[in-house]
Amino acid sequence: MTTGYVFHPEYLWHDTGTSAGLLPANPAAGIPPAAHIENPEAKRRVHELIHASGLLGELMIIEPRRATVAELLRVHTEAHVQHLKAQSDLRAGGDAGDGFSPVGHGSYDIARLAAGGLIELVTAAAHGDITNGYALVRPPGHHATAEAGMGFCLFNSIAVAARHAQAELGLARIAVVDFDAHHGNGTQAIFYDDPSVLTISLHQAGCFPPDSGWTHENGTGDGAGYALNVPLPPGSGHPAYLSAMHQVVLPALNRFAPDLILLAAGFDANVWDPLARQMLTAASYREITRLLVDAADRLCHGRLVAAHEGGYNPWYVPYCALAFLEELAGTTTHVTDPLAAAVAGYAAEPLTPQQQAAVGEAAQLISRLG
Ligand SMILES: O=C(CCC1CCCC1)NO
Ligand SMILES: [Zn+2]
Repeated sequence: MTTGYVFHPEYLWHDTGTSAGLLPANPAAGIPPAAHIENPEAKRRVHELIHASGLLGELMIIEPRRATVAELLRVHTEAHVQHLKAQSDLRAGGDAGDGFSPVGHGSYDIARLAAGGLIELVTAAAHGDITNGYALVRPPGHHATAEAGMGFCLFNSIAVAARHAQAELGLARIAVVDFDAHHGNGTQAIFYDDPSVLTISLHQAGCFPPDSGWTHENGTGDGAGYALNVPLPPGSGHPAYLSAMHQVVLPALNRFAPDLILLAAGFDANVWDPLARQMLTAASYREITRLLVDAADRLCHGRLVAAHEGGYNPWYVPYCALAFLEELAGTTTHVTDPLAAAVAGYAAEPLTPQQQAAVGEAAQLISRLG
């Protein structure tokens, strides 16, 4: 079993500028400049820990390349591609569309490298060079729709890789599982009427985008039944997410029988993330990943390919990502979560009626999967 790994220093050069964390700085409005919350630090530290733990030596390095415009256009409109290039060509950069999504000078080519890196990882899996893989990429992608970037996302790398897998690699049925704390609205919208791609998102209810990710969003037309959402209340931790895995994600994957599982691996549902209020720990990510690896082994020759999405706490995300990657690679390192004791009591909350309702509503929709 071989796990592929994609990383490139350019991912750390995507410049999100100074913007008081989320919003563009505007001193006159009392918004002072500060490092944007989607900055290189957390992901740099993930890479460093993968290296310092010795895990890097057990992975197969897959070199990224820039996605071609033709590959991007399988998902995105020409207007969006051109908009991002124009913003990226500006000396001071610009925004991808929603005012939250900085485009640094040169970010167009870096976003192409993120999408192309995932394409190369999926290709390696399809060719059997690797069993599964993880692309530690920036910028993130799961909020980007065909027409626009949003939520820090420029191109939807997972959607571009899914379409590549279908067009070039003979992988017809693609499942996308998204455990980022925020709704994978872009990925869902791109495939909303398409039964060849099942999208499943577990996220904090009403967090971002505030108006999407509800259970009733279940696909349309030929795609009816092929979008599943589990909007979990704030404070949801290990019990709720594992219930969603066992009651929704695994049964849906079994029924859909994908040729490839793509994972939008955001780590911002961690107990100490600034942009959400969920309570997963490194141990939670390990257990969730174990279940996904087993499902991929059972259903699609182990083909599970992940793209890093959100995750903003620079001192905890690395341990969550390392636990995930150890499980993906089927190994352990000498590094254990140094904060495990500090959160040991956090996951004690048993399942609440609200959490059970969210899981139950989604579970009822699985029968609509063809
Ligand atoms: O991590 C993210 C980004 C969420 C933020 C985008 C604007 C406010 C919340 N999405 O997965
Ligand atoms: Zn997120």
